[in-house]
Parts: sequence; C-alpha cells; structure tokens
Amino acid sequence: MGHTLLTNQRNLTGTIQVPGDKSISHRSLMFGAISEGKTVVDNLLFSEDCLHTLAALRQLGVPIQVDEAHQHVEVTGVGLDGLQATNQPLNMGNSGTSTRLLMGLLVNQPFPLTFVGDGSLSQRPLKRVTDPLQLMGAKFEENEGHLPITMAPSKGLSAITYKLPVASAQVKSAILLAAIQADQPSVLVEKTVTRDHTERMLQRFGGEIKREGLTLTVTPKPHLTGQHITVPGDFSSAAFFLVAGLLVPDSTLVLKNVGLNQTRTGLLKLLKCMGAVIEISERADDSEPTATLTVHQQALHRITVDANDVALAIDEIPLVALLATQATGQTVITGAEELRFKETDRIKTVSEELNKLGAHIAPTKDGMVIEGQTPLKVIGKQNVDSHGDHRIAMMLAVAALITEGQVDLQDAEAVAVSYPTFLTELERLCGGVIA
Ligand SMILES: O=C(O)C1=C[C@@H](OP(=O)(O)O)[C@@H](O)[C@H](O)C1
Ligand SMILES: C=C(OP(=O)(O)O)C(=O)O
Repeated sequence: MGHTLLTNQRNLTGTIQVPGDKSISHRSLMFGAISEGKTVVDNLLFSEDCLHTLAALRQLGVPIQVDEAHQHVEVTGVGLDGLQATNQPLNMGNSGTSTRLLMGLLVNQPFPLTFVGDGSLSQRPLKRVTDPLQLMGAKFEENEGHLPITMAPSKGLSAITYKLPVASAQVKSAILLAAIQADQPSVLVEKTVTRDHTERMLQRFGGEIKREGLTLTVTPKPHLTGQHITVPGDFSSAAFFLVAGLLVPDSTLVLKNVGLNQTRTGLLKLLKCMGAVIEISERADDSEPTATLTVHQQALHRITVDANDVALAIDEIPLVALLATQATGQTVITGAEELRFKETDRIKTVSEELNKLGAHIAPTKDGMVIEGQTPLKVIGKQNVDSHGDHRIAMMLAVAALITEGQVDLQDAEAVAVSYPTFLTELERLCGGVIA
C-alpha cells in the first residue's frame, strides 16, 4: 500500500479543472446501455468506480467505445431486452452507486445475476434496495443484506408506492430504474431531498417523471432514446480544493466548469453560514448547471449542521469537519448517521484521523462535535490512514496542507476511486512538494 508525504503550505494559487461528475458518469453509461441508438458521453469520469460500471455493462453485451485520452465514450444502446446473460459475477469493486443502481436497472432480466464487491463494499447495507425491489416482485437467491447477492430471473415487475426509509439518492435511483420497467406508474416519497441526477437524466432520455414536494411519480417507459451527454466537473471533487483555498494562507484558487446542481451544493450553503464568500461566475446550464468558482483564504465561524443539510452535502461532511477545526467556536453536526455506511464509517475515520493531527472532534451516534481554532500540529512526522476511503484520503491531504510538521498519508492511492489525478493536481498547485 502506497503512502504520500505532505507538508504545510502557503499561497495555493492556480486554476483547476476537476474531472467529470461521478454520479452523472455512472448514470450516463447506464441510461446509454438500456436506450435505443447511440449515446455519446463527453468528459466522462475515468475513475475506478465508473470503470466498474462500464465493465459490468460490457459484460452484459453492451458495446462501449472508449477514448480515455479525451474522456469520450460512445455507448451503443441495446435496449432493456438486448442485454446478454453472463455466468461470471458482476464485480462492483468499491462502488456503492454501481451496485445499487445496477440492481434496480437489471432487476427485470430473464437470467440470474450475481453481484460481488471488495471488502468495504461487501459490508455496506443493501437491504434498503432489495426490500423495495422484492415488493416489486424481485427474487433473490442469495441475500444476507450485503454482497455477494444473486438476483433470480425476473417474472415481471409490479409498480410500487413507497416511502423511502433513508435519505439516499442511490436507493431512490434503484427504485426509479426498476419502476420504468413495471406494469403501472410508481410513487416514491423521499425522506428529504437528495441528488436528482437520475430524475434529470431519465427525462433527458425520454422518460416521464413528476415531482411534487417530496413525492415522485414515475411512468413505466422501458424504451428510451440515446443522447449526447456532457458531464460537468464533479462538485464533490472541487470541494477538496474549495476547502484548501479557504484554509491555506494567502490562497486563491479558480475552479472551472463545476457542476452546481442545487441538490449537490449543500456545502456552498454551509460555507456561507460559516461566513465564507465564494465567487460564482461563468454560469451555464445544459441539463445540469455549471459555473466557475473562485475562492480565497478566509476566516470562518462555527455552524450547526442538521439532517437536511447533510443530505445535500453527504460526501462533503468530512470536509465540513476539517473546516470546523479552524473556525471560531464549536460546530455541531447531527443527522449524519448515513456517514457510518460509506466506504468507511466516516464519523469514526474523520474524528480518529483528524484527532491524530491535533483536532478535538468527539464522534456522536449521528454526527460530530468539533472544537474550533485547534491549530493542526504534529511533532516530527505523523502517520494518518485513509483506511482505503477515497474521500478520507483527499480530506486528510488537505488537512496536511495546514498541519505544522510532516504528515504521512497511508493508502493514499484510494483517491483513484473518484479522482485518480488528485495528488498530481495538488502537487502542481503546491509546486512539487509531495513525496
Ligand atoms: O446517487 C449517487 O450517485 C450517490 C449518492 C450518495 O449515496 P447515498 O445514496 O447512499 O447517500 C453519495 O454518497 C454517493 O457518493 C453517490
Ligand atoms: C459514498 C461514495 O460513493 P459510493 O456510495 O458510490 O461508493 C462516495 O463517493 O463518497
């Protein structure tokens, strides 16, 4: 397992183009595969997670042409009834999104399918997806609530009226992808608003979905039409540089073409509450809005974060914790229990690893209590560990930039799950100080 040595910095200055959005990349491959005609995807994210989705679809007989140098992909849609059986398991790697969305997408096939994943993914909860799919008529031959799972050949799917028990875009999307193949319209009620990329893309490919408050009604529409999708830069990847720009003395960073879908940008609202000013320019809107973000180092103050905030910033909460260690006052995060079911238990890994650098973070059942104005400082060199979690690795790399002393980041290569070039980008901005 690789490690990376980082030291504290001043004056992080530069322009960054973060890679394509992970959530939208997964969805464009999946919708392209089950549509009729060609789907062209520009700026697809070539990260480990998205490559697991791509490989699984190819394994099911979907022709996908890849030009990785230009982040360009062409998917020849085979339609929902054109997928081919496979006698090998579909390997989901580390990717919760691939697993949950593909289970919904593939639930109505006339052949069995087995899903497997790595050690971390095999611990993550799947009953939240298999329960509603079973209510729709799906049968599972092997199902302990986590991978490996085998889905039996389908005997047809019934519509569902379902109140989501968790705030999860993956669960919502799995049900929506199954519901387009059901016999009648289905109705889903969200617990709170979560990212709506599936809803937007379904409409773009010719599906019918309506939202009224937290209620979604989706009409069966198994025949969709291929599209040209340009994937915006990933807000969740941009967030690491936004936070670095806010924390590292004398910094100015410009982030180009960042996806600003409001169901993803809860971090911007939280930053505003902390007193930060982020400049937004060059706004554009295809079926997903984008803009350029400019950030300078600034003083911040404490906030409280609740379940509604968490749902709109779910992958950015580790960064909120880091920001809070440097803000004035005590920050309290509640309603974040879902963090315990990510690639690691992020309440545990965030508090344990940042505390190694001098932070005072007390984990709670559903969040964290974070003391502000705690300078990060180590004597000599301190090891911190990503525990194989890409977002923990990147958050700790940003923390290292403001830590006095040397930080040795273990298992740094986990970044490849969502942002393979993250450390190279960081090194470029720092002027080549990463060993
Ligand atoms: O739908 C998606 O693409 C995602 C939804 C979120 O997961 P949950 O739905 O489990 O909260 C998020 O954490 C993940 O990175 C991507
Ligand atoms: C939780 C994440 O992804 P996934 O659920 O797809 O593994 C993430 O990217 O932070």
